[in-house]
Amino acid sequence: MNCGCAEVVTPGLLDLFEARARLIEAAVPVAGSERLALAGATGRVLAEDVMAALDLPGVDNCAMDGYALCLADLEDARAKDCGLTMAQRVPAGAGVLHLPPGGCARIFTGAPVPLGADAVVPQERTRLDARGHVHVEGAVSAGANIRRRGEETRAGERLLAAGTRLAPAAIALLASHGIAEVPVRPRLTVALISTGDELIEPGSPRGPGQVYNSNAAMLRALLAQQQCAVLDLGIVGDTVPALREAFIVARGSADLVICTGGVSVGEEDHVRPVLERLGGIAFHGVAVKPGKPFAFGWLGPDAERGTPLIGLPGNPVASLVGWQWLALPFVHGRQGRAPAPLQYYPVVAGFSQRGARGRRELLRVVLDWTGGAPVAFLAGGQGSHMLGAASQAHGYLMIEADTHVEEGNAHGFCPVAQFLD
Ligand SMILES: Nc1nc2c(c(=O)[nH]1)N[C@H]1C(S)=C(S)[C@@H](COP(=O)(O)OP(=O)(O)OC[C@H]3O[C@@H](n4cnc5c(N)ncnc54)[C@H](O)[C@@H]3O)O[C@H]1N2
Ligand code: MOO
Repeated sequence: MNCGCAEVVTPGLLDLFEARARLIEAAVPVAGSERLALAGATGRVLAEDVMAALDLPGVDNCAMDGYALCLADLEDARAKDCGLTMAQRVPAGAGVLHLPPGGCARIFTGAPVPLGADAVVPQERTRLDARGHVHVEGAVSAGANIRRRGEETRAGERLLAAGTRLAPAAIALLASHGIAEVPVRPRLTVALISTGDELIEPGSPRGPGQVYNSNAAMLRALLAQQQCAVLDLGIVGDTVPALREAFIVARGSADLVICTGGVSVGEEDHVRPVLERLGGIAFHGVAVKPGKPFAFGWLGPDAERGTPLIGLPGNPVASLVGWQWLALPFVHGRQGRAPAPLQYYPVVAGFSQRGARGRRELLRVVLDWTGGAPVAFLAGGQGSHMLGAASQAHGYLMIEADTHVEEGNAHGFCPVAQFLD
């Protein structure tokens, strides 16, 4: 399967990983922070380290429903074959009690272990005699089933580092320390511009030659996933004045401008010339298929003082690849997140296909695990306008430039899941 277009080798394309590194390098975190209640902080990025104010657990507490006892008393009771008297009952939420000598405590998971007890025995390993005394089966070691005060975290330790994205487990960790509010980076405002005279928004009937604007729908969803505020400037016609006006509005109101389409080489493609006039270009053209005409530059006097602009290709899958592989690490950098290395591991191809000339190809594939080890198969048509395969794919099989795919050979597989958080 291929996209049906003749292969054109474009000179001067930037290597994909070099382009990614340059975007990461250029991403200056937005200044400032705000305090948010935990309930509204999911997905946001911590602006400062968060330190533990308390030990966790707060007291020695038990990990099983059972009996807390003193090992010396147990040894004594076994020698006399009389069992331990049940001296107290300790539910979760009780205070820290003292265990009376010679007795044991009925205790429940999470309850504070009484002072004087040095082990907890699960109830399944005990037997009560007619007098209600507790007999223990098997060996018991000191400290068994006791979760020690501070064994997870000590007061003063760092819980989470600045730059951490607050996933649900991180939110739970903060809550477990009694923290109700956190300092987070401000939301990034991203201006979105869809260029193309052929574009119409979904919901209205399609005329001849018209194309529904799927890129804006996709990018709005992707930006929302990243907790960005989206300033959608809508569809802009393929003229220099229209694009110029949209760029001027965008540059004054956003931390980043993303436009799609019009970034290739035809005379209807105005992104590059307008960008050159209103700012500058850091690079244009990346050796990747799909995604080649990716552009990165700025609107304003120079890269330092200007508003960064990312020009994604119009072809929908090229746009998605440009976002996932290049724009996303830039957005993370502006949000103050630490750059995450790209994850890929070798997976065998279950198909053969000619390689792309002069650029890496990112094939949209699904993994078949029925043989025990994963084998990659094409997820569907690989044209850079074909969203079906992209919507089904488990990941990308990364084929080096000018390399044919032979069934049974391994290539780097990049799971799409890594682009979702
Ligand atoms: N002579 C050459 N032609 C092309 C080259 C080249 O090197 N030499 N590169 C090709 C590659 S690769 C790509 S990718 C496309 C990208 O071109 P543009 O970024 O300029 O995009 P457009 O020409 O505006 O549109 C391309 C295609 O995508 C559709 N499109 C555009 N915007 C949207 C949108 N918002 N939602 C859905 N679909 C969209 C548009 O209708 C076109 O079909 O250029 C090749 N050409
Ligand atoms: O083929 Mo173009 O590389 O981006 O879709």
